[in-house]
Amino acid sequence: MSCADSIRMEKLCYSVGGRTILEDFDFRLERGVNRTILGISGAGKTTILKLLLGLLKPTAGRVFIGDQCITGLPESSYMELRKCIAIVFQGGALFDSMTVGENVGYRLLEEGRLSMAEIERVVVEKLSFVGVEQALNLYPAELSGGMKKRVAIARALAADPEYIFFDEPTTGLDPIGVYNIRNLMQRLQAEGKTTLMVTHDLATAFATSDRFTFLHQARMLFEGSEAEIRACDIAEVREFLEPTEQSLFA
Ligand SMILES: Nc1ncnc2c1ncn2[C@@H]1O[C@H](COP(=O)(O)OP(=O)(O)OP(=O)(O)O)[C@@H](O)[C@H]1O
Repeated sequence: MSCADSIRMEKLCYSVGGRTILEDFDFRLERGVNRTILGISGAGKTTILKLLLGLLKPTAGRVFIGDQCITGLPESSYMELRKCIAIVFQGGALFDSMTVGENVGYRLLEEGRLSMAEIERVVVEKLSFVGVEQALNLYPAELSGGMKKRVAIARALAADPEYIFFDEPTTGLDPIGVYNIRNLMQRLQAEGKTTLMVTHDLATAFATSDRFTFLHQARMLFEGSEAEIRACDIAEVREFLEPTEQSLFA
């Protein structure tokens, strides 16, 4: 599969429940440039991931995967284009009725390209990569939160995507769990994968990202490198990075 050199939004607007979440929003994720989207709770960060994946339809504007505009395409067409992207949802979104192995192999089985033996090989390889191969025959209910997240990453990797979206991957984990996820992201990046993360965990964001986007009131308030965001003097960005008493109950 040829790989898109970028995924982007052009002049995108999105409203839901009478509220404008994004307005004239331009955003670009370039291959090889790992990015984190920051912003207060409810700002619309997860919504951006879902719009880029085509899971939500914009009110106006367009989404591109490479040169191809996916907005308005029939599902069968954009599903093919979207194969270069995988997402790890916040809670893992594993199927409770399937074993870990079945969860990881599910998409490959649906595609029908590989034999059962090949799918089993991929499943074991991906579970080993994330360090939970011992959980192959367990059900999600039998796993800790950290193991669930790692299985969700193994599932995302099964189809060999170029871009991996992470929605708050470290939320709810203990420091060792956070370290594991951070380390996994860095290993994926070393293998050439491009990551796009939404998080409130600044330490993980700074450890795994080249560029930062700060979302505020439906617009991009800041875009830049770690050095630039640390030096940024926009009040909302400063307040987010270093909350003060003034932010109490704001
Ligand atoms: N189906 C819906 N109906 C009404 N409002 C919605 C719907 N889906 C999302 N929203 C609202 O859209 C806004 C953006 O949600 P989103 O999950 O993208 O925010 P977020 O920045 O990722 O937040 P958090 O950091 O808390 O995860 C929120 O205010 C949310 O309440």
